[in-house]
Amino acid sequence: RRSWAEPYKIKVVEPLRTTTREEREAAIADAGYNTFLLPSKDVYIDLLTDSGTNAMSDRQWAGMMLGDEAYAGSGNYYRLEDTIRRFYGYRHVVPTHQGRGAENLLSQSLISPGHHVPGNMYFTTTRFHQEKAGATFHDIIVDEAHDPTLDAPFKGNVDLAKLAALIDEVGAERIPYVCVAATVNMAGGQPISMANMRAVRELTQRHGIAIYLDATRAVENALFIREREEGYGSTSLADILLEFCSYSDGCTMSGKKDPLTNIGGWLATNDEALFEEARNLVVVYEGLHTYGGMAGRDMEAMAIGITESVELAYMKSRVGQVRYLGELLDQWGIPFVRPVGGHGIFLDARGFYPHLDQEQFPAQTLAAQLYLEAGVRAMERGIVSAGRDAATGENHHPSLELVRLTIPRRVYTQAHMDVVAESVKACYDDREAARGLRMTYEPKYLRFFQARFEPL
Ligand SMILES: CC1=C(O)/C(=C\N=C(/Cc2ccccc2)C(=O)O)C(COP(=O)(O)O)=CN1
Repeated sequence: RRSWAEPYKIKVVEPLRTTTREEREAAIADAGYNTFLLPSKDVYIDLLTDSGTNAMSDRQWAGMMLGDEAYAGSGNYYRLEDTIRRFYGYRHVVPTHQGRGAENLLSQSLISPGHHVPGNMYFTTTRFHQEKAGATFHDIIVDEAHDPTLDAPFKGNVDLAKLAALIDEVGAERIPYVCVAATVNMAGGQPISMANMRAVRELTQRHGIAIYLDATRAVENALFIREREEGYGSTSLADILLEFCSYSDGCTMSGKKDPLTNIGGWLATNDEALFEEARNLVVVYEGLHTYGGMAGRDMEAMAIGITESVELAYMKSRVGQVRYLGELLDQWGIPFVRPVGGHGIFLDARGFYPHLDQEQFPAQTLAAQLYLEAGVRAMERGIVSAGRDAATGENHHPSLELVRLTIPRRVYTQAHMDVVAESVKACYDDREAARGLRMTYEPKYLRFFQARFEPL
């Protein structure tokens, strides 16, 4: 009996449309070889992202009917606030429309020009807001995270020596907070251990430096702690999450991942001064402090989704499905980031296309090839996503040139995973034929969303 069979059955389905190769050739050309620019009607299996693409439960849909759309003081807000307090442990909550809304409030409230913000690998929107507020981002993740072939249990860990060196170099007073991500998206959905989080807390507290968690996939992270960390083998995900968050001063959160909603987010904190500042700023950018850019119905659905996200049988099925896809690809020796992460398989585009320079955009090329092959949409997570150095304007050259097959929660079946695996295999068999791309349009901000390319 497969140990991770889903603890739910399907009640509502949304028809999928398949396309012909000719249709896909026209669609990807119209999209400038950028999967972000494809209309979803031309996509068969959509693995672009796990953000906002998750299936809600019947309880969450029922919650949508309980939307209290009062402008101020919505009952859904108070239920959401209470649920966040209960499961994440923070005292104060500022609702936002999604994660980057919280990142904007946190960065604007705590960062001043000349500051330095260390973090375990960058995330695109997180680093953008830190730099926009005048900070310099420093990657303090363990070196192992930059090696896609290394199978280590907690590749999301912070390298304490790198953090200590930065504190010595710039001084604690110029580090407003350390940004710790759980899991680490750009490293391949890799977890950080409880012991490492505790150690980061001890080091930073010695210098009076705060920690703000990017808790976007912290419940998935909790499953890895339960499975891989001594002493947590029979601890509930809810208890692991609560302890993990207790080693931070607050968190930014995208409700579009772990909490199983299509929109939503929050900034949470135990710091009274930050709470006052962010609660005042939220009305400028997101909406009143009791809705923050969400409808009442969305806040209700997110509160319910939080309670569903910590169920062990659900989380085992969610991560189990990702591992299933990894096992299929493994049988053909296809290169992807080891070990399999929490929310997707990250194909190693350098391993796929060793004959392409990074400036020929191997990951962008592979994402386009996979779409052409079978209408499967993936996301470039390589040099295009890494963008340009804020100071020099030069392209960042990330060690990881990846294509992310991101598995939405409770959406696709095992048969869809089989189709995805076979499509990746077909691309792998044709890998020598790949020619690379040239960028023909480069946006100013977060270029990967809207950049356009042409085949070389
Ligand atoms: C760890 C982490 C995230 O993964 C995250 C969003 N992820 C996304 C959505 C996305 C964002 C930017 C470029 C491409 C795709 C993902 O596809 O992976 C955000 C921002 O949250 P937001 O999208 O709700 O604003 C904060 N932290």
